[in-house]
Amino acid sequence: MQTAKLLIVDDDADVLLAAKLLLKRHVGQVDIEKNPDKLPFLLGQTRYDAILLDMNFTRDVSSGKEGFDWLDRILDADPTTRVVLFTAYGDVEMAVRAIKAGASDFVLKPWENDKLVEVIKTAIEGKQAGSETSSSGQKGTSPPTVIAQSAAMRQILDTIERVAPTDANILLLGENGTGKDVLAREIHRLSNRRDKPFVCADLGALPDSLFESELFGHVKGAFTDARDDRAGRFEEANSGTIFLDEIGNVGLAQQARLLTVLQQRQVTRVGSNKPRSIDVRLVCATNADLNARVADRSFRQDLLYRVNTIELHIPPLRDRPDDIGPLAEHFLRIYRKQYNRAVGQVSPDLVKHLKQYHWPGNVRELQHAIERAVILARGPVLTPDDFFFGSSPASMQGTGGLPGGDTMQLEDVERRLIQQAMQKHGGNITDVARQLGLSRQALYRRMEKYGM
Ligand SMILES: Nc1ncnc2c1ncn2[C@@H]1O[C@H](COP(=O)(O)OP(=O)(O)OP(=O)(O)O)[C@@H](O)[C@H]1O
Repeated sequence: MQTAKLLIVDDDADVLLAAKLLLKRHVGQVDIEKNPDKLPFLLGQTRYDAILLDMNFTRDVSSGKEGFDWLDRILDADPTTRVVLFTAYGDVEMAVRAIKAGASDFVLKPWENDKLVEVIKTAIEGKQAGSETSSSGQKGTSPPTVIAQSAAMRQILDTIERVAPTDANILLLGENGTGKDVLAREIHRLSNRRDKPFVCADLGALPDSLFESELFGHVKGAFTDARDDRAGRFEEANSGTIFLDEIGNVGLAQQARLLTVLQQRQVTRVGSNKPRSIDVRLVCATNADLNARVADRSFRQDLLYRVNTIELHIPPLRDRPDDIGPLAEHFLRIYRKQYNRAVGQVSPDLVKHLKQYHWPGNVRELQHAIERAVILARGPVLTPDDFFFGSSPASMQGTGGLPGGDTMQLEDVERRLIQQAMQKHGGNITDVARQLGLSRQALYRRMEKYGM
């Protein structure tokens, strides 16, 4: 530690002085700076092992935006620098976001001396050992693993193993976040087309006006923005697998176009009259009840019969509690590596708690909850406290109205509204997004932000 260099940036002179007095007993060189605008100059002068950075400079007290900008600039200059954040109590959400964005750790103000020393030492040792910096939001690089401990999921995987090598069309049904996308990829991986493309089209996010050109392609000049010829998703997937996600969201006119393509196994690019043959394996998914849609005539029966040669119902996570422990362990392995955290296990007590919660966002919600808990964990074993900040899983199930009080922040309100809408719509992302006036992507971003 005597060769190590640390920079502390905070616009409060008292904080700078106190932190320096404490840390210079442990670290060879401790520089302090009150003005973050000097950071580029300082980084050009010295290669710091670690930087202790305040997130809330006075210019931008509440959002931490300035802190995020500086974090980016430090990591751009040297991605191996360890950045530890100073955050105020109540800013834990921001700290989680910052760690996802590449910071190594955070310390709450006012700090405990031992804790601050320990975090800075760990950061410097990590830098000197040359280990990877915490990821900047990249997901694990290993191929996706399907966790299936429950009898229901084992049976689904068993069916998939048997039907994957055939070319049968498969329809995956289940609530949002139950793993339909993962299973579609698994079907492709186990099929004879595994070395060919796997192409996903999210039909739920596709405006009607783009439907045809996105799926079937277009030729130059077909419409104002068509500056070049472009292949659509079906052509891209040729000889491989096409995964049509949220097929229940497609309007009747588009259903007719889709049906023609599937029957004829040909696509015609928008603006052209030359059909092209395609050879694709079709996997579709939806959280909608397609039989009910057929009954109320909003979904074509002939299209349903075309896509559901094999129909697989993925149960919601609350109906397969045996998967919860293994999934939690699986995500823990991924995130402790990604965030370089020494968290070893999920405690049996935590698994018990997790099983009591009803997981409206299913596996996706569990995944985000574990990610957040890993970031925030203060010990080697994840416990219910890391998880829910002391609120019991049962309280998370409450459907009550918004709590009053003037201490509530805008983000709390937003999170609560999403939770309520999720409960109302049984976790159906499309309906929740519609109720809240958001796109599905915007909703996912917010759910990610709130660890839902
Ligand atoms: N059985 C599983 N094993 C491992 N990871 C899983 C499993 N099921 C889901 N996941 C993970 O949970 C997250 C959500 O899964 P996925 O995107 O497949 O759900 P989905 O049903 O397609 O959701 P949506 O309906 O919202 O598109 C993904 O990150 C996925 O990797």
